[in-house]
Amino acid sequence: MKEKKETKAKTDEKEKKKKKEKKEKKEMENKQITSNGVPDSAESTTTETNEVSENSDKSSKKSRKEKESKKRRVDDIEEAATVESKKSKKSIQATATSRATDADIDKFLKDSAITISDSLDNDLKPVLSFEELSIDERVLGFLKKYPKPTPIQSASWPFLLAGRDLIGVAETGSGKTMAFAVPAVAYLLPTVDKKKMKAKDASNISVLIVSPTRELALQIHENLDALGKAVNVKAVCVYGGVSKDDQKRALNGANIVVATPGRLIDLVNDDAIDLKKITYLVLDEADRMLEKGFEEDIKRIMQSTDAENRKTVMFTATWPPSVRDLASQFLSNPVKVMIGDRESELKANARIEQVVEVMDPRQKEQRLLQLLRQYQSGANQNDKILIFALYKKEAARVERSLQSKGYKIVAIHGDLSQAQRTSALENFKTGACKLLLATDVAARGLDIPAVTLVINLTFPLTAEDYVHRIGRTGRAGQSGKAITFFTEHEKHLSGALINVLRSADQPVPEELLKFGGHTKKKEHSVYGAFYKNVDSQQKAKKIVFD
Ligand SMILES: Nc1ncnc2c1ncn2[C@@H]1O[C@H](COP(=O)(O)OP(=O)(O)OP(=O)(O)O)[C@@H](O)[C@H]1O
Repeated sequence: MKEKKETKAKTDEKEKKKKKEKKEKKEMENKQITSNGVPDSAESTTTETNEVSENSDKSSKKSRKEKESKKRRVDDIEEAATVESKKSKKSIQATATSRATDADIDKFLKDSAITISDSLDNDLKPVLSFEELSIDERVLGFLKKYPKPTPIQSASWPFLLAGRDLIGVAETGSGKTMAFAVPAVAYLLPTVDKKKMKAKDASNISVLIVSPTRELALQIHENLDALGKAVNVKAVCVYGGVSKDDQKRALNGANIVVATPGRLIDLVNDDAIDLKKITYLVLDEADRMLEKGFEEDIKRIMQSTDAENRKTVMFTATWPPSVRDLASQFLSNPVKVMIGDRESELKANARIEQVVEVMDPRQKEQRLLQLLRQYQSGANQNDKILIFALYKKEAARVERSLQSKGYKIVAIHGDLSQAQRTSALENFKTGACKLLLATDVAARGLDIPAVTLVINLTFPLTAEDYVHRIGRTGRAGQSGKAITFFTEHEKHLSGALINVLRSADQPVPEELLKFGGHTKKKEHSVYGAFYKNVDSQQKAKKIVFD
């Protein structure tokens, strides 16, 4: 009993600390945004602090009095923060409580290579089965199609359902969408159950999921729509390239918005959507969202929400150091759940066989034709193959060239209309067309059933993009294969590629080693930078997936 009280006091203390830090972070976030030209809503707090410090120069008596009064004020704020934090947990109508023994948990953490880092030391254990979730029966019914939670779901649900901010890093195809979708619905259930919603406006939106591409936004929406329908929650997708009016109408009565950043900001500017009530915000493909091309948009979006009431969650398969500082500005005491062995290392899904062919750039198209003949014949003739090009012009040219040789192929790249992109993806997903040619717009997140082979015709700009591209195969416990053409034009990335291959126990071709083991810094105005030294002594280590 005494022990319980102490734990409770410790938890209250941590909650106070957490709230205080969140307040400071919000001030920082607002300051940061102000310096970028967006209005500052934290001005009054800053002025107040300045006044206190000026007054401290006056007589010691007065100073003591003020210190006491300030302390009282801080205590009051902390007291309120604790109550508020409890309120916020109360509004999540679900918990995830592990029932496994300590020994089983330890084994699970070790076997699945899970690392949980939590500055608040909450020590919430992973749930090993769906039965350990105390959540609406309809959600459990929805999850029945899966045998058990994947490691990222097991480890992150207890924290997310306890109302914590979280960074989740797990390999491609490991079920991260459901890892954030189930808690999203749990955040909404109390509102929906009380039937307090007004049907005719967009004031119910309290969950926001931001994705870097239209196709991925649509896919996340599809998942949330299916789950949401089971519990009477409405999810809407807003993205560029299609009519704004239809989307504005769809926002009426919505609870969840899945969005690409540009269109979301557009709708906020049009007053079609108010983000102040967002309580649960997810950045999917978080490292991409925090890179240069999206950084300003994300700051704008964060600033449109109420940071005090916002739980912020980030998921990704790659977490380069270059985005971590920016991420920390939006998160409050986040728990970090990492699946895989080493924090610093870029990891590919270990069930993907990776083949790298070093060649002269002029050999690429000939070799592609050979591979297509090989992989689309006999037993393999129904294989779905995804080919990645780097630039849209290259994609268009290769698409035309393959069509002229009689191949049935569809494409996704930035020069195509949204309707063409959507129809191409649909044809590839259903298997109506077995070849898809894409730029990196399709590299992240897309969950296309039964892609057996990924061919990298031209290596991407970063090793992270390579990991995401090949991750379109070998999903949800399946195996897959990736064949990558590597030429001297990409030699500055050889070191990073060698590390990825080694860390997944894959062979490193001699010709690749000849490019040397050092990765030079490569900057790109949109894609950001990647920098890594290769340790040639580094031993390959297998990634264990449940
Ligand atoms: N518990 C589970 N058991 C088995 N399969 C699952 C489970 N949860 C999700 N899946 C399936 O796993 C596949 C991959 O999931 P998802 O698309 O969420 O991966 P991801 O980790 O987000 O990948 P990426 O990093 O490429 O975005 C999906 O088809 C999904 O339906």
